[in-house]
Amino acid sequence: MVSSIAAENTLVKASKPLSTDPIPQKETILKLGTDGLERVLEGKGRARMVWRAVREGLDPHETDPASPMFDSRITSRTRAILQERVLGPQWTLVQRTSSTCGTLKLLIRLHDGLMVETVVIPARLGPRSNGLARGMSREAEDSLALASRSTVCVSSQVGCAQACAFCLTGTMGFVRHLSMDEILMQVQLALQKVRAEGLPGLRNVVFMGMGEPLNNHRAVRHALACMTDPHAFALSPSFITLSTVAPSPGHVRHFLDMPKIRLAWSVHGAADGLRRTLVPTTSSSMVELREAFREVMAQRGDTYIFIEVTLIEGVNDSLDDAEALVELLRPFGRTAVKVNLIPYNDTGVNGWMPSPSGNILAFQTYVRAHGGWLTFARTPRGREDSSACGQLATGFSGQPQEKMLKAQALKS
Ligand SMILES: C[S@@+](CC[C@H](N)C(=O)[O-])C[C@H]1O[C@@H](n2cnc3c(N)ncnc32)[C@H](O)[C@@H]1O
Ligand code: SF4
Repeated sequence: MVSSIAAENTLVKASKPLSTDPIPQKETILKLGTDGLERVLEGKGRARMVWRAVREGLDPHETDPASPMFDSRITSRTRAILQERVLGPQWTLVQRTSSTCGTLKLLIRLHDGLMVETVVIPARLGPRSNGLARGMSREAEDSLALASRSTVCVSSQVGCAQACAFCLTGTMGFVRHLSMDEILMQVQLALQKVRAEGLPGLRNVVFMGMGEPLNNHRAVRHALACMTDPHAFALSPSFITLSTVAPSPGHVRHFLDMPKIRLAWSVHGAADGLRRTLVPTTSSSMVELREAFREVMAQRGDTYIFIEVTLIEGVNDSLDDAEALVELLRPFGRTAVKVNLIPYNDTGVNGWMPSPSGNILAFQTYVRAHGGWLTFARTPRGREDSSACGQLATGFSGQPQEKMLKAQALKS
């Protein structure tokens, strides 16, 4: 008996090299995260070294010591394992455009040829450029600008199913979800750009690029976990904002499975009829959506929510619209709301125009006086290179903004 067990053991040992274990699939650093990379590199120290390079805007895959992206602290052994077992970037930066106000728009080709856009918004250093942001004193605003850092506006989908009437991404329809690493790749590229171009350090992430993040909540949740992992991107959840149009109360409840990032609700029209004109895919009432947010905030312990309203002249910028907004938001309470009024960026649809500053000021004054909330009129940035909110769209041919350019040509 003993000898037969010994014989079996010998057989097991002898058969080991012939193991039929599947060869582990190569993944990118971003997909592996901290634990996965640690396993693949067989060492916590190696994995931490690689992630530090990512955080500092260096490229761990760069092998040319003369390249500014090369990290000399990564050992040759780690570099060799990376080359052998870790998939390199599966995307290409095909275009970088900038506007005079400093925003950078990055057009990125994904592995299947589809394109996505990401915007890097450096802190605005210096005095404010217009008189609209009157929510705080000049001193407070200027010191905030000096203390603040760059922001990356990330996309979560190619196209979007929500079809908001004023948004260029909405006119593309839904093309596909971005994977977790495709979302993270945008943060990684932003870190690299910030380093290469000497911009203020990256601190803020806003999900305000292409797509509706809550329609892609799984990938977004995994990406958030990696962004906030102290050994990966190490970003603070309190500087990450997820903006959603809130497709349904069920979608809003996905916030319960996410880190404690900041919530932003794109409201646009408080009255159900107006909301359906602007966001035609809305099927729940605004009260139902508001109650879903209140429930989520109570459970997560959120102290405030950002409310976004894109103001279009003659469409949703009257004092009646401001009054409906105040009534909708009142149950949140005196301190739990911060309202951002965003002048519509022309996307060439419906002949709509941005609200004139007088209308915005009147709307802002009304909401402040009757709701008592901090209400900011946001200065659009990146309009000239079409990187402002709602101006992001990529054609299947890879020609950015082709629809907007066509529509604008028709208008003029
Ligand atoms: C492009 S969306 C992406 C995030 C999410 N889908 C949402 O709607 O909140 C980000 C913000 O841009 C705003 N936006 C869209 N189109 C716009 C436009 N043409 N002008 C100004 N803001 C716009 C949206 O209302 C939203 O607040
Ligand atoms: S505003 Fe947001 S939800 Fe609406 S179409 Fe654009 S990306 Fe989608």
